Amino acid sequence: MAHRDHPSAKPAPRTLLNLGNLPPKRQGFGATNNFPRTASRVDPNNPPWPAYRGYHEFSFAHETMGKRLPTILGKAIDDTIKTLNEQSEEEMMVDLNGCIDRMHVLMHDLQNNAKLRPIKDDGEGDIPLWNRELAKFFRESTFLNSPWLFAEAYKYRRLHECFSISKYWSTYDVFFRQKCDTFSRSNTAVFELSQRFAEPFHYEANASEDEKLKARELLFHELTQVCLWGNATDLSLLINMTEDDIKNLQSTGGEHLAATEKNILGNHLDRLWKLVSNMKGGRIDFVLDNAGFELYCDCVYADWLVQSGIASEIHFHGKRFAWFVSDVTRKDWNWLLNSMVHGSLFSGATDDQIASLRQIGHRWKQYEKEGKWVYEQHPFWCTGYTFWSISNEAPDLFLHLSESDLVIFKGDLNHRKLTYDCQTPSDLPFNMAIGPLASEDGAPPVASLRTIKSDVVVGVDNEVAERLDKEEPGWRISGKYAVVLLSDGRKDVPVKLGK
Ligand SMILES: O=P(O)(O)OC[C@H]1O[C@](O)(CO)[C@@H](O)[C@@H]1O
Repeated sequence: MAHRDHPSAKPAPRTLLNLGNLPPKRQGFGATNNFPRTASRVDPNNPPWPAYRGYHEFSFAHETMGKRLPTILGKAIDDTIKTLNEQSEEEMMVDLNGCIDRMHVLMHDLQNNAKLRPIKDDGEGDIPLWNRELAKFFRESTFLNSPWLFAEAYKYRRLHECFSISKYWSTYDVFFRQKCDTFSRSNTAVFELSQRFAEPFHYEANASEDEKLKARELLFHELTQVCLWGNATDLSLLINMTEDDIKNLQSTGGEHLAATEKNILGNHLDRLWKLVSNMKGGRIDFVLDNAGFELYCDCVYADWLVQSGIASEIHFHGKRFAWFVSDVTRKDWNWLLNSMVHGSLFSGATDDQIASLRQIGHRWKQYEKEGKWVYEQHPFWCTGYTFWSISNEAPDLFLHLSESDLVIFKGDLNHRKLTYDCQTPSDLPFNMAIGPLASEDGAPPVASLRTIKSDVVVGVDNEVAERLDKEEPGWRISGKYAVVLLSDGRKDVPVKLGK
């Protein structure tokens, strides 16, 4: 038995050890060195690297949560009031006023940094995904202290709830007017493309096989860029832009494209071509970003991929409801194709321009009828989960994507979701940044076409990022720079779910 009073129980006098062969003492075991977190410690509130959160004044998260989101919500209220003033039926007006009241409550919660409450059951398929995530990871969290990506997505889901629990207005889209307007104001770029691509694609007469291959490669490079820079027009960022600013962003001329290739800071275009040029009648998926002009550019690109024989099936993935202002919904998809064929959007256009738009629109509608183009809207795309969680939270979607030969993710928000939107080193290789979507058995090849509009940057040399941080402090949000990044995936290994 131990005797605490016995002299031998007294602490020993200090013993000095003379140890010359131990490894040197190191520093940096504090919080900042806990990253990247090991996979088992990653969850939506604890990304692999430190998250951007709304209270981080140094980040775009702060500006967005504090200023941009309230402005966007204010405009959504104005839009709804405009609709209210166009109504005549009492029941519908009372019902719409209920939606407006709920938007005011949301504005109050946003501006007072309220806790994130569960989403009300409105019968949508995503409710269990949202409320399970909120309960598991965000029980005491607020708009400002949860990771920016989650808080921002939550705000758009709450906005949807303002309408989805109403009787008459459950599918109302507060951003629809804006989305239509920007496309109608994009006439120059719209016709530039329709007049070039309305006629089916063909090679120069007498071209040799080598010349045909070269022509295809060059066209692929330019059209990939058209598709990439089509993303530069994002309505949520255009609050203060003039029409000329918009036209500059949308310029699709060859010279402009050559100059802008310099601005692709992480550039896997050659690798992408290598993958695509080996496809014959393959399947390509687009995880869409913005409606209107960007969607139109995506379709021009997809049209060529079909005509060139590279793909025989294209799947377009959109959102089930209004999302991050300008994201594509089924209504936006139908609106674009039908307005091109039957609409009268461009009053000053020549007959020739209108005819070119109709011709190209007819072809796209025909692709849809024949099942060459398929529009889809899985509920997972409108959750707060990042794409690291697809195989766990939406195994059906992962399985579906794993059958694709290439999944192209468009835009900034998809890039944030691919990379977990955290403070990664800028030279982190893309396939490491996207985690399971690159490393899981059966993962498809994944490309990100993104103009850089928020803080997270991967796949870019550290020296480049450091120089820009010094010389152009706004480079991470300006949309002037871009990345085209590819992960090869593991399609050769069969998918294993439910491990
Ligand atoms: O339309 P994109 O390219 O996804 O960009 C959306 C913008 O809005 C954000 O979600 C910020 O609110 C960022 O991802 C980006 O700045």
